[in-house]
Amino acid sequence: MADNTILIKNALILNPENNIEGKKDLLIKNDLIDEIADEIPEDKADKIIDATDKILLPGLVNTHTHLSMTLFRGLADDLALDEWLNENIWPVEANLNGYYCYIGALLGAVELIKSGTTTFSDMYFYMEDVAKAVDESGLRAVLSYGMIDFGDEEKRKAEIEENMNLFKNCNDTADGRIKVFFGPHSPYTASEELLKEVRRLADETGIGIHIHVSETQKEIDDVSAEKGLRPFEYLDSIGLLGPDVVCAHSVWLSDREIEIIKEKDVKISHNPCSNMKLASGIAPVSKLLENDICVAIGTDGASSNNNLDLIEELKTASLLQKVATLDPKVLTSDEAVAMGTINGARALGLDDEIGTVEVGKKADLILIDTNCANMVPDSSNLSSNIIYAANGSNVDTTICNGQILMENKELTTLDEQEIYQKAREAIDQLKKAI
Ligand SMILES: C[C@H]1O[C@@H](n2cnc3c(N)ncnc32)[C@H](O)[C@@H]1O
Ligand SMILES: [Zn+2]
Repeated sequence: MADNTILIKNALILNPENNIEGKKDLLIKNDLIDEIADEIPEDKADKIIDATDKILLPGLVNTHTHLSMTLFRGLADDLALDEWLNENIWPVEANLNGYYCYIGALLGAVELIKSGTTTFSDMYFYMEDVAKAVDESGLRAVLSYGMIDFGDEEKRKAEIEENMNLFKNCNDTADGRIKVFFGPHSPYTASEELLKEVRRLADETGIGIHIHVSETQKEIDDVSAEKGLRPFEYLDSIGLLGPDVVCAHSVWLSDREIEIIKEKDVKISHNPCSNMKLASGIAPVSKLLENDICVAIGTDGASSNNNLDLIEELKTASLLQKVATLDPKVLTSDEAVAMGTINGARALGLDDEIGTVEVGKKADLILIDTNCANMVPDSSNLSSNIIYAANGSNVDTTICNGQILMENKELTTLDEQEIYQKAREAIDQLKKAI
């Protein structure tokens, strides 16, 4: 097969680590970044992208999504988690099928590509249908099946089997862009037996674990009443925690729990918009960062956010920490860029492959247009312009695994109008079924 070669000319590079000063040319060969230099001859590539007036950065990494829930955008607003989930979301989810999850995932994929995310970590249902959407979109993903047993032994076996089948059928598919994790939903929906079995299987297979932990005060109260321990203490006591565990939310943490997270090198996926919208609380992110804990970013589903714009999420994360601590120096724009890129890659165990602009890494790259009203004048501090001034609509070009998924704001792999139409039809049908 002939090489796929793309040359990006004149790009200002924003890297979370090892910053590269000045305008550079970058050559992509097949799925990898092959060369970064002051000038690379045009005859080295089949395709040239002029990045004048554009900032190049690693594709963003969204570490906590429920992509198919993009169908439920605006379905149940202004509620706390308990009422939102029990009385609104779970009844609708009872009517889902593989097709709805596929269309919802495609709709989410359009939004991710358009706003600069190239990798996402998803926990949901009908995940083989989500994998199909990932394959077609060209995105990179970590997929987990949301296991819920509520202590029922039959259900537990079926849930574990479902996640194992996802692993067997989808891990390392889509040219290696899909990895599979275990997705025990939370300590209040997954039994101790299920969590212990997940730990055993994770050790056996080497795959990671994606779970919601310590999202609301109610969860702390319920878990404490049942187990006599706070959620992270409980999960530690049953041996679940380790460097391969990504915990979404992690809002309500005692000092002891922060110590446990640090000792066990657990990764945190911070979801500020969802936490604000459901009035769950404010995660102590600046304290976690002070403790050198790996904090990545996630949007949660579009039904509790209500969009998948990771640049907006990073700005929210930064501003929320400043106002929560009354210290404007916490969660700087540089730290936010790291949260959205390399920390996400580390959380998912993909930091050898993605998360920075570096020769030898996968060509997962985005270009952000600075020639627009909210980006002029160009700040001498690129991260400030990206985090505080930009939003997802400033993303001009998205490349994943060396494949262009969007160029000059035009999608190449997905037909967005057709997807919007099918998504509208799907949610209309679903609402009738409720
Ligand atoms: C995988 C399961 O997780 C649910 N889900 C979606 N968002 C949240 C959240 N913020 N907290 C807990 N569960 C959530 C989905 O609705 C699905 O039932
Ligand atoms: Zn969630």
